[in-house]
Amino acid sequence: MDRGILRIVNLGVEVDGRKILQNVNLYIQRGQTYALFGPNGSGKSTLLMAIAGNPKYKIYDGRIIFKGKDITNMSPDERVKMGLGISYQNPPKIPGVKLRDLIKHCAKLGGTEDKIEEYVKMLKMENLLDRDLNVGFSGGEVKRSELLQLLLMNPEFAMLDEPDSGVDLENIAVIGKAISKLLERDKPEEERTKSGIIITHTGHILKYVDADYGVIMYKGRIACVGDPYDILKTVENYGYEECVKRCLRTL
Ligand SMILES: Nc1ncnc2c1ncn2[C@@H]1O[C@H](COP(=O)(O)OP(=O)(O)OP(=O)(O)O)[C@@H](O)[C@H]1O
Repeated sequence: MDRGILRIVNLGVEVDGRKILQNVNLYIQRGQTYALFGPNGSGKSTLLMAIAGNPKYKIYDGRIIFKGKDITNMSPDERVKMGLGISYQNPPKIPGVKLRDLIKHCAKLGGTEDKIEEYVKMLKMENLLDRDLNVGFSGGEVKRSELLQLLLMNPEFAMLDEPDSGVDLENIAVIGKAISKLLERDKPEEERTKSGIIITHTGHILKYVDADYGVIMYKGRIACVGDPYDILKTVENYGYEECVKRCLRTL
């Protein structure tokens, strides 16, 4: 049985007339979690934005297939309804919108109204609920707020853009456990219904979320797919360029 949930075929993406991604191919099966690595500016966030359907990220080539359906030209709302969810690296500050009201809306979309209290407690968000969204939030608080919204939206395919950057060691454990829950990492692969992509520079989050595969984005292309922990070690020891060379040699 084909367990494919997301298939990206020859994808090319441009932003403000500049080609950022070329010929990106990726096939992710239901139940799998991918770690996405790559140097600054290599196109990682661009890929997630294109999958989410942000209109600023124009697809000039290729297709995105989600759950067997071509979503290349679908609106972001339609994609969310189909089960795609994203947590942003730098979400906007929205004065006048209370986190409490936003998460109620997320829970309604995800059918998780009965989980609000549990997740708020798990992510230690009690004191932030009556604050304006992201206004004056610390870096770590922004990450926990993004994750809370995503958990409540309960997407089948979750995309997390650097959930561990700027987060203290204690809170990385909190965030890691929440992501593991979101991606059902405690279940055997064949029983999982959730899948996702996590962008990480340091790999700290992978101590708590055992990703199945690692992918390197390099100069706007997917340059390597392999064991995420091996990739991290090679990058740490030899840098991205050498890691990509070694990976291409073994293909
Ligand atoms: N509006 C824009 N106009 C021109 N170039 C842009 C625009 N937005 C993004 N870019 C460029 O696209 C490239 C890819 O950016 P992207 O944010 O996808 O990289 P990234 O791999 O996520 O980087 P980081 O690790 O630093 O977050 C960068 O060189 C960036 O400067």
